[in-house]
Amino acid sequence: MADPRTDAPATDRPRVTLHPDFRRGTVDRRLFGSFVEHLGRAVYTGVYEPGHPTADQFGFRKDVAELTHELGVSMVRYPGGNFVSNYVWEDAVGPVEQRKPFLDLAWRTVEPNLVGTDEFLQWAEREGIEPMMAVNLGTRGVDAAAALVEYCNGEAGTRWADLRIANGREKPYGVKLWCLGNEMDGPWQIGHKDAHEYGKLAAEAGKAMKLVDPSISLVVCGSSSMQMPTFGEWERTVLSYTYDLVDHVSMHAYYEELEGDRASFLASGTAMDRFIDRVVASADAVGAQRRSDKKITISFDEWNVWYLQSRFPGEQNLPIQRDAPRIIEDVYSGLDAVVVGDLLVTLLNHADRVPVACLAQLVNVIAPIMTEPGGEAWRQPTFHPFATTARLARGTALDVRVDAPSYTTKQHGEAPVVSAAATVDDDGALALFLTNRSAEPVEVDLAHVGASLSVTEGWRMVADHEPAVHGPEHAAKVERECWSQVDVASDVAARGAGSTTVRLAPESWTALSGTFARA
Ligand SMILES: O=[N+]([O-])c1ccc(O[C@@H]2O[C@@H](CO)[C@H](O)[C@H]2O)cc1
Repeated sequence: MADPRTDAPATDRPRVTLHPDFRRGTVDRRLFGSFVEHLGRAVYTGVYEPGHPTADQFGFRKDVAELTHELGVSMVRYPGGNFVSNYVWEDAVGPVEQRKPFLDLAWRTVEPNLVGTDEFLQWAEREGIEPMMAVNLGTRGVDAAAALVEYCNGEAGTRWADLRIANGREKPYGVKLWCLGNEMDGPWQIGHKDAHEYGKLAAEAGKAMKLVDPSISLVVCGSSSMQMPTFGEWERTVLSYTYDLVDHVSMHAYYEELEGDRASFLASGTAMDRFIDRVVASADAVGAQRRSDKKITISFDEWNVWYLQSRFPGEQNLPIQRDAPRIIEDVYSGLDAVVVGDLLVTLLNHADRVPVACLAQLVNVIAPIMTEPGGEAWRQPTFHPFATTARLARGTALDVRVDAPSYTTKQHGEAPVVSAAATVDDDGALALFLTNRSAEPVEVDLAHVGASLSVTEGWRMVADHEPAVHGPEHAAKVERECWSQVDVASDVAARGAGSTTVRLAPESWTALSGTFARA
């Protein structure tokens, strides 16, 4: 392999060391969450489309539900996103014919309120997906948040629980995970607040919500991105108000290729890694000052590739629209899919502090699943690394050591050429995920002293150089050209006890499965 910095042949190959006793933490299934927001066509003509040939009796598309299962999604966050910060949930429960449309200011779209809390929670329940709900702390506050928890989780005999029962749902939904608003640090957010205003409100709303149902877990808003001017200080201040109350602090991050800078884009996983380390440090600093033994963990409840800076005009420039407009329907390439795979590598490597994550979003809006109204549903290239990681990553994430040359990127500083994550379950089933960020093929030495390793199956995504084009035909073409099964016999070779080599294609993401056991 050539050294990407000097073009000189490298003397040392990247080495990935695995040991069955070096463990990071349990892989929480909620790491494979996603997100459905009332935005564009995520709900209407996305998950929900009465009259569609595959619609169930409730109007939800079965083709989308089936792809959601194939994707391996464990949990779905709802109803926003920016949308939640001006949402009046009470307007979207009860008889549908009595519900009034409202003008959602977040996306400047007329929301028909045909799908609301009950429709979403019952869809999630039918599909066996855990719901994650967000409350509006933008235009509303303690009262509406506590009422919504009571509506969802309360037993018969009080106002809001009885309203749910009157609306046809006897049994409480038992929603366990709740977001205290969304991106409240962002000036674009309806009802945006400074860290003190938000911290106090989140603490009071969270307190009331837990008084309604002490069994719930709470997510307090962290920064909308690491680039926010208030990053760090926001986390410190907000957690100083909420440390003892909340379980998780949220993180959001979107990555994109800017000005053809592939090298930086391919290093997005490194940027995510540093972002997580910094939020963990910020949270632990608050805990240390309080002499607290409690550890706040992270809900990475929005992450993906999103061409936010280069393709999104900004919500303020959107015209007011109705009837599920096409907003932020990013089309993805093989390159984008490699980056999504690599972001999952980063998440797995933080399994000890990141139990919850949501790929933003699920359908049509920056999504792995696309649909046509009345037509088909298909997989974007980013579908494959997510589905494969959700399927193979089981049990415990190992503390994988990567020794690899690094390269310098314009956006993210130094990044190792290779990234790796591994999981092993109680039966010794191994999953290994490797990204080659360089434009050259790379041979990786897998060192597994004291343990035997065998690889039985593998999948690979390679980056392409073509612009992505909307539609199922192009997605199928990318799938044919970029996504393939690894030829294990030729690309993986045992080199005696404790050593195996794996050949990685240029700019690629690879998932291998097999077994790993003490020798
Ligand atoms: O960095 N920004 O400029 C920026 C702007 C909007 C933004 O919105 C987030 O992403 C939207 C789409 O998932 C969600 O509704 C919201 O929570 C997230 C980041």
